[in-house]
Amino acid sequence: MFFVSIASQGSTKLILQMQKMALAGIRVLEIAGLAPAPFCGMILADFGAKVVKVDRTRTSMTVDVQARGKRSIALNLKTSEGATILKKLCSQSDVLIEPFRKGVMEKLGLGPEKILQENPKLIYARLTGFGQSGPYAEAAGHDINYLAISGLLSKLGRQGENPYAPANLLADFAGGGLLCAVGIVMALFERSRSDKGQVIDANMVEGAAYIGSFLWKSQNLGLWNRPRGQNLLDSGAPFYETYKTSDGKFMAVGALEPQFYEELIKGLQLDSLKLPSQMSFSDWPEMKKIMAETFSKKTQAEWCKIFEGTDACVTPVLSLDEVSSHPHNKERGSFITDCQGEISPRPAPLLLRTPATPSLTRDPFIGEHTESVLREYGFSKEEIAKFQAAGIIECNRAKANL
Ligand SMILES: C[C@H](CCC[C@@H](C)[C@H]1CC[C@H]2[C@@H]3[C@H](O)C[C@@H]4C[C@H](O)CC[C@]4(C)[C@H]3C[C@H](O)[C@]12C)C(=O)SCCNC(=O)CCNC(=O)[C@H](O)C(C)(C)COP(=O)(O)OP(=O)(O)OC[C@H]1O[C@@H](n2cnc3c(N)ncnc32)[C@H](O)[C@@H]1OP(=O)(O)O
Repeated sequence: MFFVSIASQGSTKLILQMQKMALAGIRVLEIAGLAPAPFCGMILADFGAKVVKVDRTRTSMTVDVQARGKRSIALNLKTSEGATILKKLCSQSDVLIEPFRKGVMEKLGLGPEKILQENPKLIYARLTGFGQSGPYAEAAGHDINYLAISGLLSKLGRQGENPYAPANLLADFAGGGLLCAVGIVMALFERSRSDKGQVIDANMVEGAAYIGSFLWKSQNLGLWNRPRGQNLLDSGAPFYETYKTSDGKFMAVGALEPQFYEELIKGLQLDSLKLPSQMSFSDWPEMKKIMAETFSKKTQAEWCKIFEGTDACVTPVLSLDEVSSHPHNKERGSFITDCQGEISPRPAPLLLRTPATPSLTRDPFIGEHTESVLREYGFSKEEIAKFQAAGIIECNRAKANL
């Protein structure tokens, strides 16, 4: 983001000042992976880091939808020259993110011992499912498996139904990509004192479990001691639920505290004297029926009008198409539109003095920046031509010009 400031000291001077984002100047290498590592890299890029994605060669189509603000190089790491190129990139970078299961980087000769020897200041972030040790370390897996081993999955789902994974949000993105980014930022902060890098063993089992700390820590409060789907916050309580409206949409109700619950009952025009007390567990199923019946009688818009300006903790369940035009989100600019008209969430949190300024241009093609990145890291034109001829790298300039 550029600011123009005008200083008058006899004559008017125009000073173009580049605003520094939080991670400006940090150089990140992200080896292309499935979902969590790309998210981690995107967070760093959104907040100003220069992120280079290391893609495979001979891959024309990318399924990476989280390449915002990154550059892409296509490099065959299975050749010794390719591995040497990566080592040289690492020697001039601050962070490496690798998304493979245990042992893959070592097989390529790119394990942390070797890489950190050459650049002891590097933050070497390993983002796996099961971590770098333990019987599952080398096993394949996906979000649902990590969530299962973390213990969280056993708690998720409605009464009488099988455990249910909420898309791949919890392990892949919250426990994986996001916590890996937090680890990287903490390691960078620590490096500013010690002048030393370190290895990060970020993994989705422990990450998801950590995200769920509240579940463990709140067990003594009696919040989770009933079977799945019958507790206060897991769809057991009638006042913490979603309800269908007459137009097939939904309202979300989160009226936990008694004073907010009272407002909910008022808005629903129910007679509190004829209802059981809020915390009568045995009456919850019946209360749910009453509330479901009541919500089904009006449209979502009608309920929004009724609850607007109240503390009943009742909100519409918005679709992805609706969120950016909702008055609250609209006023705050919570969603951004890129140059291709695609809407996505604005990076969070909002750092008020140095906010993230996400790229609004299209994502890179695979290998679009191979040449420019390698030049930037000190490779000569001749070396690049040689690597290209040998199939060690790919420079996809033609596509870049489309
Ligand atoms: C639930 C989510 C996953 C959501 C992702 C989905 C969106 C996509 C998953 C499958 C996709 C579909 C599929 O690909 C088929 C179609 C393809 C088409 O092009 C598009 C449509 C598709 C239908 C496509 C659509 C979608 O994209 C999908 C449905 C998750 O949970 S993600 C989290 C996964 N877990 C982790 O990330 C934890 C750590 N990683 C791992 O455990 C493993 O990486 C993993 C994920 C189990 C994959 O195992 P895999 O054996 O494939 O890989 P690795 O063991 O890690 O080894 C990688 C090998 O590749 C070599 N290599 C890597 N880079 C290079 C390079 N630049 N040059 C040369 N070689 C390279 C590396 O050396 C390894 O080689 P070896 O095997 O010989 O050691």
